[in-house]
This record gives sequence, structure tokens and C-alpha cells, in this order.
Amino acid sequence: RRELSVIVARSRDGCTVCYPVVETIHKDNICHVVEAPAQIPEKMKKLATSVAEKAIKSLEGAGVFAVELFLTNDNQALLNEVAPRPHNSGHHTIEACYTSQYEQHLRAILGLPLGDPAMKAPAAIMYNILGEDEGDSGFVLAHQLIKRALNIPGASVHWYAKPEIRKQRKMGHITIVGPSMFDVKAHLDRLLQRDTDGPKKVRPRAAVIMGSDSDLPIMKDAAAILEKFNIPFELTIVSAHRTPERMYAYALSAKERGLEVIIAGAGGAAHLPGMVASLTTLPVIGVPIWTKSLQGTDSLLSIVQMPKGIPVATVAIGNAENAGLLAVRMLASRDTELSDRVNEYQQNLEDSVLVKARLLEELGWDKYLEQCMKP
Ligand SMILES: Nc1cncn1[C@@H]1O[C@H](COP(=O)(O)O)[C@@H](O)[C@H]1O
Repeated sequence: RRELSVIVARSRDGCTVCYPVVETIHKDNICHVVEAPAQIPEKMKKLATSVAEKAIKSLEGAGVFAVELFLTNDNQALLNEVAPRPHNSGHHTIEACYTSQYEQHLRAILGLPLGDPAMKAPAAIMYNILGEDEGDSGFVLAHQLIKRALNIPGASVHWYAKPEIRKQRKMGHITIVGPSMFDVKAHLDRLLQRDTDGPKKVRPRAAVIMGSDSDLPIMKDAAAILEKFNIPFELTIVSAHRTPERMYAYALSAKERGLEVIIAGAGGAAHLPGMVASLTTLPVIGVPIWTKSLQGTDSLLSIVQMPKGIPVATVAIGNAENAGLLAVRMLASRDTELSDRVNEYQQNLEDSVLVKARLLEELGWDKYLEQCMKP
């Protein structure tokens, strides 16, 4: 079903470290793109890593090894080939990992401690620059590609300066790193001019979903906060009971569509936030909607009383504004510019209370009520 690769480093004393599993995508039997990390379930990553590590432990020698594997339809990881050297499927490690495969190779053969193979960027794509033509026209095409890469955020060009170019010959590679696989794939599309049709759509980072349009008067407060902080978001109706299949499809695709947080509001038997949380690993914030019959306590208890293992961050009944702010804080934890704006917001909040306190102290309660609290 897929081709995977694991770079394994083995030190002179036999210790091994494994890089995160990548997917290699081939065209005409040549590696075209490497996606790091592979977009496969955690279970499959563990299996591929253990097969790769066992293979290398069964061999002698120190250094970096690339282990290529097949992931079959029945979820087996089959060993394909071992390359005892730094490898094309590890080129992304130069920009994307704490220790590149080249540094790791030197550490391994020189008897130095092995370095951390973990990724320092959440996602990376390596694109092989293959000769598209012979001679000068091949060089012109390659240089056009490189020129575009220089304008793409997170892209690094490696040109091997081979004196001759032939069709399909590896001439260099471009690695793109970014905050998510969605982002780096979008940048690759731009590099390859695959997104020329129509105006560019901004990827929503957050979602506001609700069980019914009758929830909108409350849920609009979350939308207003996201707008205030310039967070691109999508807003729609998804009902756990009336549109269960839509809820499944929505939650299952949320992460790969690039969403980072979901705010879900529902009333009564409010199962939407919990069910969505069980179908995705994204953080879900639940908004209990006020109800006529039980004043929203039914919604609150349905959302907040989640079983262990599936968390939903639940805000107060009807407080979609706090749900919006919590989502912004989550996004700000890895976005310093947004974090500065959250600080500023909180400072303004404090300032406005201090202004009121001063005025209340100056005027006294009766005049304050008369002048500032008139309906
Ligand atoms: N729990 C649930 C499942 N599908 C809709 N709801 C909730 O039912 C309430 C009443 O919906 P409506 O006004 O459409 O009858 C809304 O708060 C909505 O979130």
C-alpha cells in the first residue's frame, strides 16, 4: 500500500537510534517525494521501526543505515532493502531533525555519542530535483524550479553541481519544513505550480461547529473572538444525532485538513463535543448551550462528564467567548506573534477593570450606579 523508510544509526558499541518513519513516494521507480513523518497510524510506525531496528541489529558495522519497507494492505511491514549509508530517504534530516543523517554517521563511526534523531519541525517534505531534459534546457528547467523554491517559506535547496544533466538523473533536492503536513504539501504544490487555478484559499486553523442553527446566537461569540485575533476558521452545523455520518466524516478528516483545534457547541443531550473528541486527536473545546427545560445543566453535564481517555475542555454554560479565547491560547502556544497579541488582550482587560475601579472609588457607589450603570 505504501513504501516506508527508517534511518537507523548504529554506534560502534552496538547501540541503535531510529529516525521517525517516513513515506517514500516513487514515480517511474525513482524516489520522487519523501514525507516526514509518514502519515500513518502510530501502531504502523512502531511496527515499521521495530522491523527496521531488528534488521540492523542482525547486521555488523557502525554508521547510518536506511531500511526500506513495504506496508501491505493487511498492515504488515515487510523488509525491502537495507542501504548501509546515508540515504535519499534521510535527506530531510538536514533541516528537519536535531541531528542530520550525515552528522549521525560521523558520530557513529567515530565512536561519539549518537545524536537525537527527533524532528525539530512538525513536518517536512523532500522533493528530488530530477533532470527534466538533456543539456542546457534541462539546466534551465532545474534553475527555474530552484528560483521558485527560494521564494517558498521553509524551503532549502541542495544542488549537487553535477556537470551533466540527463532525464530522470538526481541533480539535487529541495526540503520544505513547516508547522504541519498540510502546510508543507501546500508549499510543494506552489513549488510545482500545481495550484494555479483560482484564488488561494486560506487554511482554517480552527473550527466552530454546533448541533443546530439555534445554537448560533451563542456560538457566534467564539467566532467573534477568532476574528478579533485574525485566526482563519470554518463554522458549520454538525449534529451528532441528526447527521451522524457527517459528524464522522468531519471529525476524521479534521486533522488532515490542517485544523488545529475544534470548538463544538450543543444543547440538551449534547454529544457532539465528546463524539468529535473520540474521532480525532485534535483538542476539542465544548460549549454547553443554554436550554429552556434545564437551563443548560443538561448540556453541561453531557459535555463535561467525559470518560477517562477522551478529554473535552468544557467552558461555562453559554460561554462561547471563553471557548474562542481558549482556542486562541492553544494556537498561541506555538505561535509567538499570536502569543504577544494574547498578552496584549489580557493587559487591556486588566486596564479596563482598573479604570472602572478608580472611577468607582472616586464617584462612590451611588453616583457610579447612576452615571455608569444606567440601562
Ligand atoms: N444535541 C443535539 C443533537 N443535535 C442537535 N442537538 C441540540 O439540540 C438543541 C436544539 O436544537 P433545535 O433548535 O434544532 O431543535 C441544540 O442546542 C442542538 O445543539
